Amino acid sequence: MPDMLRIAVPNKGQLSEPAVEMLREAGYRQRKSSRDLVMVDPDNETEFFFLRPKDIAVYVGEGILQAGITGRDMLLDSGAPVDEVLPLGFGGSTFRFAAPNGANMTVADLDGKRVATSFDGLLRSYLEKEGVDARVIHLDGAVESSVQLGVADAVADVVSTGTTLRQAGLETFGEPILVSEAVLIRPVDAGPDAKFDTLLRRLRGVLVARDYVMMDYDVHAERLEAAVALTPGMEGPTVSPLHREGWVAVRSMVPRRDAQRIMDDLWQLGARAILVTDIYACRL
Ligand SMILES: Nc1ncnc2c1ncn2[C@@H]1O[C@H](COP(=O)(O)OP(=O)(O)OP(=O)(O)O)[C@@H](O)[C@H]1O
Ligand SMILES: O=P(O)(O)OC[C@H]1O[C@H](OP(=O)(O)OP(=O)(O)O)[C@H](O)[C@@H]1O
Ligand SMILES: [Mg+2]
Repeated sequence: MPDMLRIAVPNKGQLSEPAVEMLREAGYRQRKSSRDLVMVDPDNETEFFFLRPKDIAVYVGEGILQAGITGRDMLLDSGAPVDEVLPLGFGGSTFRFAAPNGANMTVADLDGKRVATSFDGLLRSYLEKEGVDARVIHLDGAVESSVQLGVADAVADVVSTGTTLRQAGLETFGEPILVSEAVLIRPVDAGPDAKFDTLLRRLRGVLVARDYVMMDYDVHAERLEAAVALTPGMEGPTVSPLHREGWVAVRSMVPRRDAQRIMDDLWQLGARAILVTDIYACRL
């Protein structure tokens, strides 16, 4: 068996499904059951290990596994010697302080108070940086309940929609401690690794295929410069002759979220036969 690339993937929680879906889109074989702990993909010379998201940076930091997908918050909390190589665009959250509604707390007010969290490392280093001497109460989850139950005066927790905080009668205060999302990581001292580079190129390709669409249109050559300014593409658009005097065909990648506006603007400019298609996969 050749040397395998060993990748850590969250086995459950908020990041698990989107991580597995992204790897599937990147052409890797995926596990059959959510109980599988290991999966071998011989075609890609890759082995997947399904681990608790909080443990992933630890395995990768020890150099046992060559790559992993975890949250930026978890990776910084662990203090493990890993590099964030690529943000993956899912699992977005902020890590914030919260206290009872109307308490109007500030970070400085936390001095001498109890703050509950599952992310002790992140919280301690922030408190230290701010010069605040608070007592950190470690809880594994459902941290929002700790204030009501009298275990803490405030929390530092993951906020996504804010629903959980609201339901617990809490409001955020202070600046976000961290803005997080899922990230691809590798050990800090990792040397050259062709299989890792392939994984990275594939994941970048998935991100581009998600965020961009292919736009085709016909335009009179006199308007070409103005049209190209609207659709500059990645490395300049492809311009081909049309079997129609004075007209050209243009093909360019554009951000998906801007596609409708760009189509309107191109139409105003006199472009016609404006088509948008999904990008199935790409390498840039
Ligand atoms: N509601 C959410 N929406 C988006 N991302 C989230 C949400 N909650 C947590 N995350 C992110 O998902 C990652 C993992 O959190 P998750 O809650 O899945 O793990 P966990 O708390 O260790 O597991 P469990 O909840 O099973 O105990 C973190 O990086 C976190 O920022
Ligand atoms: O802002 P919201 O959209 O409400 O999401 C944030 C909540 O989601 C996560 O909890 P999870 O479901 O992972 O439970 P846990 O606290 O047990 O980890 C996180 O820890 C927050 O509690
Ligand atoms: Mg959780």
